[in-house]
Amino acid sequence: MLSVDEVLERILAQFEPLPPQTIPVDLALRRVLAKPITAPLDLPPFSNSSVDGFAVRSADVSTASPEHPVELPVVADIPAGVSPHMPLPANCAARIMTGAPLPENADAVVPVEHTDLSFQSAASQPPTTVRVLIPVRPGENVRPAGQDLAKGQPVFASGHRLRPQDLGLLAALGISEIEVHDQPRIALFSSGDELLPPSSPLTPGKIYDSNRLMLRALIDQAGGKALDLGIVPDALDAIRTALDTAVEGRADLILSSGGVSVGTYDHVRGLMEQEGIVHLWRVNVRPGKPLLFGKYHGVPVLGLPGNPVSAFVGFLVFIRPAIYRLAGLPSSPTPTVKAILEHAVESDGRESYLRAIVRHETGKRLVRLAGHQGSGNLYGLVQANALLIVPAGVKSLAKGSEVDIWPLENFSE
Ligand SMILES: Nc1nc2c(c(=O)[nH]1)N[C@H]1C(S)=C(S)[C@@H](COP(=O)(O)OP(=O)(O)OC[C@H]3O[C@@H](n4cnc5c(N)ncnc54)[C@H](O)[C@@H]3O)O[C@H]1N2
Ligand code: MOO
Repeated sequence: MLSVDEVLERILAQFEPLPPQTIPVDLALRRVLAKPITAPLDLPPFSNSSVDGFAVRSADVSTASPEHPVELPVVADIPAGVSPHMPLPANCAARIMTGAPLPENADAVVPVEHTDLSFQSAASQPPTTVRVLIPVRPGENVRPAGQDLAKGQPVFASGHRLRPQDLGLLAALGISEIEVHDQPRIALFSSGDELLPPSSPLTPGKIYDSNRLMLRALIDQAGGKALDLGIVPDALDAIRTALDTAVEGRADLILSSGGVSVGTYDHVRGLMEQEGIVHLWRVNVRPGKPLLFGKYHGVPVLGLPGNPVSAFVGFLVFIRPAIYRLAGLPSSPTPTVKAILEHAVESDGRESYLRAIVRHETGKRLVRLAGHQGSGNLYGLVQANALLIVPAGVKSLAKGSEVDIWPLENFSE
């Protein structure tokens, strides 16, 4: 049977990064840059105060102390958002607020707490004089222009996926539109006559469709856009209609769950064999063995097994890397972390991704299995904070062995 690495390589060979498009930064969360970005301006754009206080020439207040304060006339008031209209004369002070531009010739700011005016009300008129109680060093409480970023400095490489803090920085740089790769469109359906949406009453023999909601969320997290085609019954016509709808909807990838094993009603595989192309079927992985990969009318189709944990693991191992490739992210293996096994673990020789709980004790990262490992049982997955990887060919791991784990979303160091 094909190995995980072989299958992943064969899947990825069929995907290319999507072409670039220009979009407003407001819509750019999780999108991947198609071009590098350099700073079009200094950040901060001008020297400004990091405190509320009095801008001074530091030399003028070098002798200040609580016993012998230095008294200076206050010749200007500089709130944030204005441009100071004159240079600071010698032996004078300007009242200044956090973020306001430093007047020319001032080189430091005395915080209001270090003056005799520390208990002023916020809205008060500027005082005529201020007594400085503590000296300031040159540059103290000043954020010079370009301290954070200098104009022309590289900020993001192409292939970078934008996070909330990145959007903040782009906005700070006055960048309102950027070039990103097109967002991967992933058509998604659940296959099976037994499936009901969670909004309907449960009737005998039926179960709720858990995979679609879970996979939609995983697609979203991976940076794709899901085209949800709903629950598709176990009938060739219905599956054909779903695949046709996905092709018409310009899906970059069609993702299904269920109907890919050896059952009489496993029609997703049946239809792909008759009317599509099957590149590969079945992987030496647990859970998730009956994965199917093929093409329907030129569109890649990835059929995940129906068991919910198989679908989840299959998504992380095979589908997420394909979405990342489409989205324009550079390929890199999912990062693993080492941990010490708290008890012996048996395996069946397939490359296994077992639900596990990692905890820390006396400086060691320890891992044990979470709940029941049946691939239909989602609760163990909900309790898990990591997947424990048992390599292919390994039938048992002894207590105390060092193992690789994949942290899940709720993993914390
Ligand atoms: N004789 C064999 N039987 C099975 C084999 C095998 O090699 N020989 N493989 C098993 C493995 S491993 C898996 S995994 C499953 C995968 O089967 P399918 O992909 O064909 O999936 P279904 O048969 O449609 O469903 C399996 C299971 O999952 C439930 N299911 C399906 N869809 C959903 C959904 N959207 N939400 C929640 N649960 C779902 C379904 O009711 C079944 O219980 O095949 C084994 N059998
Ligand atoms: O591969 Mo199945 O996913 O072992 O349950």
